[in-house]
Amino acid sequence: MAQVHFGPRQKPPLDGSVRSAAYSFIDKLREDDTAPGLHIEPISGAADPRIRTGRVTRFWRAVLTKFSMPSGDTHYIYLGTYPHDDAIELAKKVVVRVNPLSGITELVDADRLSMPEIHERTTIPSEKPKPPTSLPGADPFVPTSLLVDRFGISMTDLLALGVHEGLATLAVTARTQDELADVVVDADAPAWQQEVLLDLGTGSPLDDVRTRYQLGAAAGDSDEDVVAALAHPASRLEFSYIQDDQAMRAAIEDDDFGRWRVFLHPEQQDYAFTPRSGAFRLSGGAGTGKTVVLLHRARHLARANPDARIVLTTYNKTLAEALRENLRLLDRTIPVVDEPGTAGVFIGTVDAVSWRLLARSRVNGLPVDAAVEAVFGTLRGTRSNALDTSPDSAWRTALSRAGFDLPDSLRNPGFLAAEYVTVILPARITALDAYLTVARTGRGVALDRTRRRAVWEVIEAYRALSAEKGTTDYNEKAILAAAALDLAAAAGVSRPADHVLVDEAQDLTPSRLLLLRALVTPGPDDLYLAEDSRQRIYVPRVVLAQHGIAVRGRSRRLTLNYRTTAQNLDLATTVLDGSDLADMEGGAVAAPADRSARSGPPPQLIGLDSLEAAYESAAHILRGWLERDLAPETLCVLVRSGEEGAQLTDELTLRGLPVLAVGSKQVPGPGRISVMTMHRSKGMEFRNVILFGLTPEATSTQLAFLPDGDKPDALQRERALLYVATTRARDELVVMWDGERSDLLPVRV
Ligand SMILES: Nc1ncnc2c1ncn2[C@@H]1O[C@H](COP(=O)(O)OP(=O)(O)OP(=O)(O)O)[C@@H](O)[C@H]1O
Repeated sequence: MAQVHFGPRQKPPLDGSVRSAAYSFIDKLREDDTAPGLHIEPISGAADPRIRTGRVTRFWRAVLTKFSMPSGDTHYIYLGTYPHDDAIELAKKVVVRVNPLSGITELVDADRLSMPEIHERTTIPSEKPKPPTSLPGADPFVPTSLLVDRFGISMTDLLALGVHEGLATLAVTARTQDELADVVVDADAPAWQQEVLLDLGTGSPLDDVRTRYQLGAAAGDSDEDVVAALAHPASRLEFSYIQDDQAMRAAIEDDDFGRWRVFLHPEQQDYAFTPRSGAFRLSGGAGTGKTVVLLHRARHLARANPDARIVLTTYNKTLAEALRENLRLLDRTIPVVDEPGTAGVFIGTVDAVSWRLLARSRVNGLPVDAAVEAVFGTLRGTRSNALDTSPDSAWRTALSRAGFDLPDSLRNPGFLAAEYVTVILPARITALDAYLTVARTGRGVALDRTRRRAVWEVIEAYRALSAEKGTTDYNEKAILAAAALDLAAAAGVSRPADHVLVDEAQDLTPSRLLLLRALVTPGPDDLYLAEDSRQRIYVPRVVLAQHGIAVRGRSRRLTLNYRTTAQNLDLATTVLDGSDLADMEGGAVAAPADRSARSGPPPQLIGLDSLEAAYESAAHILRGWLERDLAPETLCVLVRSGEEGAQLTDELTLRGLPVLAVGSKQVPGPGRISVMTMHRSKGMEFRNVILFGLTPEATSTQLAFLPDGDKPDALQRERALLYVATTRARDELVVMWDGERSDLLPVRV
């Protein structure tokens, strides 16, 4: 039986019918590579003596390289399926080799290899880039090289890393990150070289890059050496060993959207597979593959121990459903279970976890009555597990009964709910005395004793109201479940999970974080949190250590953006300029040095005179995209509020467009353009996106009723929301407003 690896993706991708033929060819190759029907043949005059072609159909040929191992095993690298003549032409000129300087397997064009490698060369090319010719009459302009002049990285350094001479020569002429991105995106170079250059271009020191990509001299170039080097983390950016049928099908059939299933960046591999000694925080900007890492890690842990009880969770149902769907796509053999505490992967929102634990408290041995006492200080009547949920209006009702001494600005359900969720519940405060002295870390509005007394009256009214009705809100459920788990653990009952993996952790309230902490005994691979503090749009700032989650020394950051083009990423990061950003450890979020490996058109910013004109313009743009044969479900329009979304859906429908209003119960669907709020779009992605209605009022109405002290954080969350929205587009982004444009939009674009 032959072992088949997959090489760099073929361009353009194969059509559907040829894909099935290619799939069955590879299947047969794996079974028996000597089968005569496969016609595995060398090509005379080929640059690489290992090259072979094989017969896929009468018209199509596969291009492969063959390696014979001393053990007698045979390995092939599949390089794609092409029409007969193209296959022969390609087979003659490509070479698969281990780069002698980096130790990474790469596919290269033999013509480009004709240049000598650095260790063979006697002269080193010029250190300085050639200045571009200046236009007559232009300002005298001294060009600088981003890599050489700004970061002190010379051509010699690049060559010593193993970067090909042609690419290195162009790279040192780039003066800005954009120019470098263009050079890299246009270059037909091995992926590891492109990513190393992008990394250097954002200021990563040479040594860091060498370590990150594990660059080092190759052992040799024998068959065995090349096959061994395929396992190098950076080779796995483009080469993949196909272990099972499903992965093989994915490698052949998926378009770019599916690459994450097979090809992980070396850093992603590290974060997905390396064991961790305790709670771990993976941060990274939008589109850097945090969810992808989480899915691979869930699969890895489930495969490593089929008895492991794994919880894969996030904050809303739409995202939890996407996790479920994507884990199924990644590996349908992973058992997905209905209850946390069962061997396999439980996928659901954090609220679903607390609800299920409380609903099955007897079976799970959870002392809910004792937990109720610990959290509320008193038993809450007969329905102490309180599965029914308090209505959203409960704060308003509580305010109608108490807190009359509070100033109007604080007689505000939003302010009181935030005080309850961020201060009172996590500290398990049950009486006024404790509330009068508690540290209200991170709260924007200061409260003296008189005001605290008045706030406490409202809290008591809120609690009395829900005790009357036998209800709890979801933060209460989370803290009750956490308290019950802690009490049970103290009595010797084991906690219900072995590994907890969390996506979008920046949007979880303290009660929910405390529940996650309580699900699993502290220890190796216990909690794994993926988060991006720049995308915190729901909750006030939270510091993990304050809730028992110690990640010090176990935090890492992803910086390569796979989703957003460099042009759109530039707009998105500019939206956050000047923000006061803190991460979940309480430190400043590292300056956004994210880079994108993709390039596209600049975002369009369109101001219209009236709302009517804006509807017309949005309809016109969408029609244009449909005429270019873009599938409706890959397009999306984002708005700030649900009402705007409903109105826009009607207006676009009237104009004959197939739109779908996406909400909590409606997911995006085939054949329809999604219209949804920016909040709902979190974690999703589309090919092209319109941001509609970016006016100053879109922000100011959200802040109008907040107390002054809470406004800065709320404004920060508005910026974060815009960052989320601008990073949903893979290719094209249009930003529209009618009348005045939002002052959150950068002046310079
Ligand atoms: N190694 C990879 N190869 C190819 N595509 C990748 C890779 N990693 C991630 N992607 C793609 O990048 C996009 C973003 O990935 P993902 O959703 O995991 O990012 P994220 O960091 O969770 O983003 P967000 O914070 O916006 O939710 C997806 O389309 C995913 O398929």
